[in-house]
Amino acid sequence: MSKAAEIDIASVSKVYGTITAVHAISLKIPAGAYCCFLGPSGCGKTSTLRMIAGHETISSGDIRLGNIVVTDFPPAKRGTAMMFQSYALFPHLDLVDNVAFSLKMKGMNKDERRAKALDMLKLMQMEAYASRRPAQLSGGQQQRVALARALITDPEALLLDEPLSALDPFLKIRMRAELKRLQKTLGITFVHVTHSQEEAMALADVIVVMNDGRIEQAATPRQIFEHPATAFVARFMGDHNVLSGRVTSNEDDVLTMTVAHGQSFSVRGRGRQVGEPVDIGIRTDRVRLEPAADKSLGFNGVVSNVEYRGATLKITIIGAGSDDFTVITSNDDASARSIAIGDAVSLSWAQEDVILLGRMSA
Ligand SMILES: Nc1ncnc2c1ncn2[C@@H]1O[C@H](COP(=O)(O)OP(=O)(O)OP(=O)(O)O)[C@@H](O)[C@H]1O
Repeated sequence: MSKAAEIDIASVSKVYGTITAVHAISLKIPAGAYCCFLGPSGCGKTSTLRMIAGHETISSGDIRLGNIVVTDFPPAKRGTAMMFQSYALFPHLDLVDNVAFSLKMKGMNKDERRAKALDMLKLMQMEAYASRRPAQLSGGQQQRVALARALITDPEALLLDEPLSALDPFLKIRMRAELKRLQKTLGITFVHVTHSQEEAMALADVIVVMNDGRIEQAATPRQIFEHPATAFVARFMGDHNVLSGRVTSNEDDVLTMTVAHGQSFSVRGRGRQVGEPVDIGIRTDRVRLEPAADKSLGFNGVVSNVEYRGATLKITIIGAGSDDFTVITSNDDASARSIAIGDAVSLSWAQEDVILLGRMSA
């Protein structure tokens, strides 16, 4: 296998007619990293992946793979390989010929390319199926063949567009583990597009959260979850409450914000102007069901829903201008277990658990 390459995306945009799908994004994906592009439908993640692959032209900006600017290179000359969502296997060819196809295009002789294809099928633990056609395989097996076919070109980076979306939930989790193991074994850069937070958290060294053609945050899963940069990231990753209001004071590193119906909350942070809009995040598992000693670190609300989730309870509360403020608490907590819809509850949290969220500039 060849060495992994850093992918450097420098101020890259994608314009389709009147639609700007990707707005001058810049990002360096370290060599050998497992990178997941994550975001809602239409945020520009597939366009970005296809521009890295060379399947889509770059409207402006440059993409570099290792030291080489590949912006104007055709896909086969970039040192990348792409695995498509549909796997795109040839139905009339057996697995060996499917995997060997790109080597045939390169003019490699039959014995040599079939030997290489068989080696690749072995790596995927698919050699026992070598003479079958794709239709005679399960979804997970087809995916392994598609991976073998992408990897036979010895790429520096493997690009995967929603690779797990066609699989059932059990197989999805198994293949997820296999992808991660394969990436560690090969040591090459993987770039994987997904709309699943769970998938990105499980796989990625670096998660790139996209929204509306822009990068909201690019960081490790832990950083993204524990320190979401923006209200969008906090909401999209889930397990965070976001309260929105306006700054009423910002002194000595503590900012006070007031939500629409008048309640005030404090958060550590500086550099915001009085009157400007602001969002704070509070993790759902850090909210306590007890009155706040400091009124700016909690509120009183009314329970609108209680969900039993096995080890935990999910309690939804109306208050502080929110109608779905969420508390996740242990189901071992007897007082939490007695909470019912319609109950008045007092909530509180520690100052260190409040996150001052940023806003993207358009
Ligand atoms: N060939 C095209 N022509 C015109 N507009 C396009 C084209 N491809 C994508 N778009 C638009 O560009 C935007 C970004 O699309 P893209 O496929 O990159 O998003 P995505 O985040 O991958 O979404 P999904 O998860 O639904 O695949 C969308 O508004 C989409 O409608």
